[in-house]
Amino acid sequence: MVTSKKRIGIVGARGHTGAELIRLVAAHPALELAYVSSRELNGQRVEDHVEAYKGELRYSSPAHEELPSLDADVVVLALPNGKASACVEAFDAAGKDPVIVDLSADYRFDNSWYYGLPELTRNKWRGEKRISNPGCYATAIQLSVAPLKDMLAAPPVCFGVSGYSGAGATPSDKNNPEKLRDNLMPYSLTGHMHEKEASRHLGIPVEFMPHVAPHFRGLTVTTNLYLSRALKREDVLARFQQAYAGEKLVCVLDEAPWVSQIAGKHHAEVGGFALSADAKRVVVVATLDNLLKGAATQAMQNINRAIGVDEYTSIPL
Ligand SMILES: NC(=O)C1=CN([C@@H]2O[C@H](COP(=O)(O)OP(=O)(O)OC[C@H]3O[C@@H](n4cnc5c(N)ncnc54)[C@H](OP(=O)(O)O)[C@@H]3O)[C@@H](O)[C@H]2O)C=CC1
Ligand SMILES: CC(=O)N[C@@H](CCC(=O)OP(=O)(O)O)C(=O)O
Repeated sequence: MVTSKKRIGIVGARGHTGAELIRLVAAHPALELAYVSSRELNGQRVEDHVEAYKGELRYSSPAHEELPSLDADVVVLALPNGKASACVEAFDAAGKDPVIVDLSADYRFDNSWYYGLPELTRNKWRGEKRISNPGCYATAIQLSVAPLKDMLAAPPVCFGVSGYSGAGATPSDKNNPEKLRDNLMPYSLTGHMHEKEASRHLGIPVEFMPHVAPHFRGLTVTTNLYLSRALKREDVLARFQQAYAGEKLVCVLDEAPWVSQIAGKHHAEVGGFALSADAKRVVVVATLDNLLKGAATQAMQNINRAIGVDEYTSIPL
């Protein structure tokens, strides 16, 4: 039974992922918001921006050095890439050691941080209080490749298409609805951060070609897996079913999933499993909501484990 709630602070709460986390925290029996920061919304009521939250809390805009004195048990950094370390250093300097979950890419290559993709790394958690939350595409890529990783004859080739909320709330071509209308915008076609991230955590090279599309949320990754020997479709399907048996947030489907059906949902879907005529190439399709399983929901799984409650607490299943 929960006796006292843990206090959670969200740094960078104006963004899309910050707003999703506020919704999850609002429904959480063991967490309460200590602070939510945004320079732009400083002083405004949280309730006026995130309907699910009921209460008097207002956005604030503390300097990095002030964060440790706000005494949260859990701190989520939802800042753009490159901005997390100043906050982490402020906690170190103050001798404070809350659970820190970083949504950016800044610590995904740092072995002293736990990389929290629960369905693949749950068994590696050793009680770390520094948790790096995976990237959205990188999550879909790894879920698509992991069950066949030991059978590959060549690097997986992954074609990704994301809704434009993936590009954050700060204006750019990639979240400009005018430029995206009737369009599919390719970008970072080699060397994308998530190509490096998925390669690092799978332990094999992957190739990834991202695109952004006119829909708001949800992404698709279609992956070509070249096999070292021919497989039957039923064996491929069985491998995926076995790998994700009992996982509440990864659904293995027979059909290829559609992104239109994953928006607003907390789980990932993996399906398709189309085999080439020689049965040595299989195409796997994964979808997930980039703001949920690709960010806030995955963060909530990690936070739940770190505070010692059921991993799925407050996550609608
Ligand atoms: N969007 C997505 O699908 C996913 C995003 N992520 C990662 O999560 C993090 C947050 O993403 P998202 O919510 O989309 O980002 P946004 O760009 O929408 O929001 C970023 C937040 O950071 C604040 N901010 C922006 N610039 C600065 C700055 N220079 N210094 C301090 N604060 C700043 C903004 O608030 P204000 O300017 O008011 O202070 C805002 O609250 C990013 O690292 C992103 O890569 C991870 C997975 C998926
Ligand atoms: C459409 C779009 O721009 N998507 C983002 C991915 C969002 C994400 O997960 O990014 P982080 O690795 O920074 O956390 C991108 O390609 O950079």
